[in-house]
Amino acid sequence: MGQLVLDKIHKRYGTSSEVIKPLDLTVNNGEFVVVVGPSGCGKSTLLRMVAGLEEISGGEMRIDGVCVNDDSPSERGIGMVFQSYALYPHMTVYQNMTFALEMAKLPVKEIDEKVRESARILQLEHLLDRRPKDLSGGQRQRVAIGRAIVREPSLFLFDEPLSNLDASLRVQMRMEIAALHKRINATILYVTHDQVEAMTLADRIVVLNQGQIEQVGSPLELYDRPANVFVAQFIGSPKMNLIPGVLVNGNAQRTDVMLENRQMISLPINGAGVPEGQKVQLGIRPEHIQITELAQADIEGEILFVEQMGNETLLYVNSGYGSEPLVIRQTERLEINADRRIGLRLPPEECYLFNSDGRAFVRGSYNDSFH
Ligand SMILES: Nc1ncnc2c1ncn2[C@@H]1O[C@H](COP(=O)(O)OP(=O)(O)OP(=O)(O)O)[C@@H](O)[C@H]1O
Repeated sequence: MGQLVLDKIHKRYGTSSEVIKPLDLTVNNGEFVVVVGPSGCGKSTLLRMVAGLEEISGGEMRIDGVCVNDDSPSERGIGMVFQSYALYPHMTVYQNMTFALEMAKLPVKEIDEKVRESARILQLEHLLDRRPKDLSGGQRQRVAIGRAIVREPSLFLFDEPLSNLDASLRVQMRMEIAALHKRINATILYVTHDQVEAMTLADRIVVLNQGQIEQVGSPLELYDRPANVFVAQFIGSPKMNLIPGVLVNGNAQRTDVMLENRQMISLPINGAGVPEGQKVQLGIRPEHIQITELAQADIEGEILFVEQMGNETLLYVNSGYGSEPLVIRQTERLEINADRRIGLRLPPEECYLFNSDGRAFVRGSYNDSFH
């Protein structure tokens, strides 16, 4: 068990405007749901409301069908793991892990069994006598997770648990959390601002922006079919390029867009019923822009700088259109210098289209209508 339902939950601090606007979300039993969004969008507030650490201003929260709005954090039976591991410094790893169970007055033998089993799962058995100061960051984080799992909660909350770790440890802990989820099959609500973490861990991702859900879907759904510009640019790194244009002709099969250099691009996107002359933004991911001869180019630009990543090359190109340089990712080493002019091709089948208020045109399907 461990289904979490948020039913029109909202939150206002004092007399401020709502930091979480009425929000509906169901996290199914055993599901791993990751909430992502920029700093200040309300991720921690949402998690703290679920944990019972922050009062809910309105709406209802249910765990396994039971309203828990008025339950204290301990009554909710939720396991929590935070960015600051919040371990007790004067206690050993073993004592850190037994503490909550002792408070719950479980029999000593049962406590010992549960702690040793959790320590085995998290490979902490050889560290049980150490104090937190004698552990690495990754080991501390594992103890924090261990302390949550000994209580065998059906629902876990993780608030940016890996953000204090260095890059390689983050990758390792990411794999460990994924393996742990498979193993204990708990329901997990996980908050991060790191979209790579979200893409690799989540069954479903919730993209939060200014206290509102922009889109919920599997990682690849969000990557392939973002509902709007915000999601398109938030999911994927480097982010999707945007090039301004004007819609000149739209029907059920194709949408013709004129870029600011008067180049026409005909996209296999349903643009029926969209008024001609509407301003649009053409979106294209860095890996889909092709370098070509100037004569065959859709647009051209000057290379501002080149980043050699070893297995790929990133080019930053000033095309003169849009507010930011275009980013181009080539999955090979390119011997190319800055200050050169290059031609760029925008393969129509890889392009996205967004209308003036940022909503995406339906992509890759001739039957869906504009939304
Ligand atoms: N106790 C508080 N009183 C008033 N406003 C608050 C309080 N806590 C948070 N806020 C405001 O609520 C909004 C959401 O904050 P929250 O910490 O939930 O964002 P976040 O998405 O977790 O950000 P970050 O990624 O930077 O941690 C912010 O505008 C923040 O300033």
